[in-house]
Amino acid sequence: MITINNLSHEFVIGKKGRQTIIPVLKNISFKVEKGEIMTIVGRSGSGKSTLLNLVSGFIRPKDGEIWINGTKVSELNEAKLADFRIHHLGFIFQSFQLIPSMTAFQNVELPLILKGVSDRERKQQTEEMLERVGLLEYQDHYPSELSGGQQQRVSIARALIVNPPIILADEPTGSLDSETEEDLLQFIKELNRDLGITFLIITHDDKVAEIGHRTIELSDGKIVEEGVLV
Ligand SMILES: Nc1ncnc2c1ncn2[C@@H]1O[C@H](COP(=O)(O)OP(=O)(O)OP(=O)(O)O)[C@@H](O)[C@H]1O
Repeated sequence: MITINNLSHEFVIGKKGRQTIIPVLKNISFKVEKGEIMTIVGRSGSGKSTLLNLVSGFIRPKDGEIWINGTKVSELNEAKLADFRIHHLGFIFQSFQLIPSMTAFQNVELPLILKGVSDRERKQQTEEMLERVGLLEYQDHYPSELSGGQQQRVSIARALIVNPPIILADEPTGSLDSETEEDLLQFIKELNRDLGITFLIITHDDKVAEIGHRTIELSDGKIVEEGVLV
């Protein structure tokens, strides 16, 4: 479902003539199978976020290939990437990334507007999704009127609304207390089991890493360990 071949990336910082090259990912290859939860761990600065940004297409790799569902995303132009994301990928971020001036309903509905879904269909699908994440009665609340766990559920509902086969998550429980974290991890497992959604999750939290069917450890931009956890 996701295939990474010989992926390398570096950042160039500083002004012309005094540039420094920072190699961040060094010849990484791995696969994520359909229906799998893959977790990627590693210390701060090991390249986890860079890897997720590359898979998302937010940045382009210096070298190597990224294939998702048979499409070579590392070669798509911006317009095709945007279209690809809306049909194939859902995103969950540590900081939720909800739009503060929109209600829970409007935040979840937004991807359907981008997809061109009709008014009536949008209302029905958005309500169904809010129900699924247990937040229908909070649909008119703004993000600031919701707890951290509820905000993360809104962001998951927004990710799920377009039925993505894959969800990419960046420290999904990083802003949650341990009880809420446990609830969210159970919910991710349910989504994986019941809907077959494939997850690629980066984290430095062992509890999150443990929900992975497999886990990869990055160190200094390289894979140092790849193992089956469950
Ligand atoms: N836009 C950028 N420009 C220059 N250097 C960058 C950029 N983004 C990341 N880096 C560098 O790349 C390295 C890897 O960063 P990355 O954010 O991928 O690590 P990480 O494992 O996700 O860390 P954390 O767990 O702290 O988020 C770091 O040395 C960082 O300073």
